[in-house]
Amino acid sequence: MTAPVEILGTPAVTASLAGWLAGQRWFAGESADGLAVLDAREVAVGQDGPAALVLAVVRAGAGDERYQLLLGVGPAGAVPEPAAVVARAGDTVVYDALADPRLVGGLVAGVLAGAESPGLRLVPQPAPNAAVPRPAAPAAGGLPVRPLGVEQSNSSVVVGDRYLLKVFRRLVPGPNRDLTVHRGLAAAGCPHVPPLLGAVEDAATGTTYATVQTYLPRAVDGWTLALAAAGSFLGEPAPPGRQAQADLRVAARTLGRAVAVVHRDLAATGGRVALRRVDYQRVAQRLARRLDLALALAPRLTAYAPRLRAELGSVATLDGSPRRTAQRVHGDLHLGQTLHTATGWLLVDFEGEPLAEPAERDRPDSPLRDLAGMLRSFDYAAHHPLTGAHEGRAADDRRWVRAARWASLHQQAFLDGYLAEAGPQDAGDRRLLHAYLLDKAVYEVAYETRHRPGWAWLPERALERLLGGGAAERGAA
Ligand SMILES: Nc1ncnc2c1ncn2[C@@H]1O[C@H](COP(=O)(O)OP(=O)(O)O)[C@@H](O)[C@H]1O
Ligand SMILES: O=P(O)(O)O[C@H]1O[C@H](CO)[C@@H](O[C@H]2O[C@H](CO)[C@@H](O)[C@H](O)[C@H]2O)[C@H](O)[C@H]1O
Repeated sequence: MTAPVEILGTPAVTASLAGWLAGQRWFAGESADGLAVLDAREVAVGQDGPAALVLAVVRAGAGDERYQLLLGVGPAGAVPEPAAVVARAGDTVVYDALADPRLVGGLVAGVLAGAESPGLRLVPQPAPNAAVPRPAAPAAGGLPVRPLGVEQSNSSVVVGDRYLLKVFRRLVPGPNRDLTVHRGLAAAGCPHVPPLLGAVEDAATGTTYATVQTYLPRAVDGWTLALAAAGSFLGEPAPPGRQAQADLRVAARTLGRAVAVVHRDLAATGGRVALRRVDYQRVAQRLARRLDLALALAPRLTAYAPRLRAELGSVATLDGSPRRTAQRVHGDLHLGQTLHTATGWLLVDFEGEPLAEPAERDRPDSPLRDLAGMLRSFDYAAHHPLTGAHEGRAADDRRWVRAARWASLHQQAFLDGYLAEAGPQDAGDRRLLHAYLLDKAVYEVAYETRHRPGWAWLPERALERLLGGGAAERGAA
């Protein structure tokens, strides 16, 4: 039989891989035609079985974009479900390995045990970062596997309701920021991230292919909670099986405290430097560059450009103050990146903004950037129930007023919690926060225009309010 990795290089299989890739949510290109398999290796999954686990790196899309495919290669009888089939080559079938409990369980067990696999490093995390006992390695193939089932840029599967295997799809050479930041926080003993259990890395380049963490089956993400609460405040019926609690201010306050603690722990691992006058000039230049990028993606922003340039440019005139610093931050903080658990809030996904270049994502920044992300997210949750009603409604419609009220109450509670932990703000902090709010709303218009055009109205309305003065965000800030 042809070796599993060689099968991927055959033209018919490559064409099928391209067709499959183009249909995946995490594929950013228009078409995957011309896909090239750059690397493919068999991963040792600990025991013999009918199919091999193959980790392939392919190039596809307009630029030099690289994606990871995790594939099962074996006889037709090995395929766990017909929908998982990606390609056929004679009697051999290539399928999505994430649908195969034996392959996924074997990989997770290999990571937990630090198993050998040529060309790869399966690295267990030295000690879990929370008081959670290290789980026993699963019997390979013994644990059921299911996709996490949320809209994502990567692919996460839940293994036996105990482990979360997160497979990075769009590969950047070298360690992935999600892993390095999570590792730093785990080492610092941060109580506000899920316990990290290990990772799959390239032995030669250090490129991160996947992480394993403890899965928290009873956690609810902050976006789900906030949507239900805002909907209830706006008079909508509760989602099935859920009690509608409109007032989340206590939880918003504890979330603010948790973010402040994560910022403190990030500073403990990566350092913190005071911003000087010259740094503000650089910040203003960076904000202007980000505006240019967003304008190229979303021409609807053009009408706001002159006012935005003036407001963002004014950051350059801020004076240095030892209290305003730059450090490692989350970089893409919003309610969807938070998990509410019985013991408190956790933050996840430290990859940074998907639209930003990798080098840009890792640059030290003001913690106010994360605050702006979260304040914007409360505004999103508040206004989301008005989707479909945003056109042709009078600005003083009662529901719009209530949405703005829900947003500002929760933004204020979040900010109060943050400042109770991190210390109060001065006028300079508030000006910088306002610039980051504008920057985030601009990013969101670009992001939505590209991925969810039906939502672009939401950040655009916020932008109008932020530029016009009496915005909910401004009230809170
Ligand atoms: N350890 C965990 N336990 C339970 N749910 C989690 C865990 N980690 C992440 N999640 C959920 O999975 C979602 C996607 O995870 P994330 O790391 O943000 O993936 P992506 O980078 O693909 O967006 C999160 O929004 C959160 O709701
Ligand atoms: O979670 P990701 O890293 O993929 O982040 C991207 O997608 C987010 C959308 O899921 C986007 O967040 C925007 O929508 C959220 C609601 O779905 C809202 O809570 C955020 O405030 C809003 O910015 C995020 O900006 C983008 O980088």
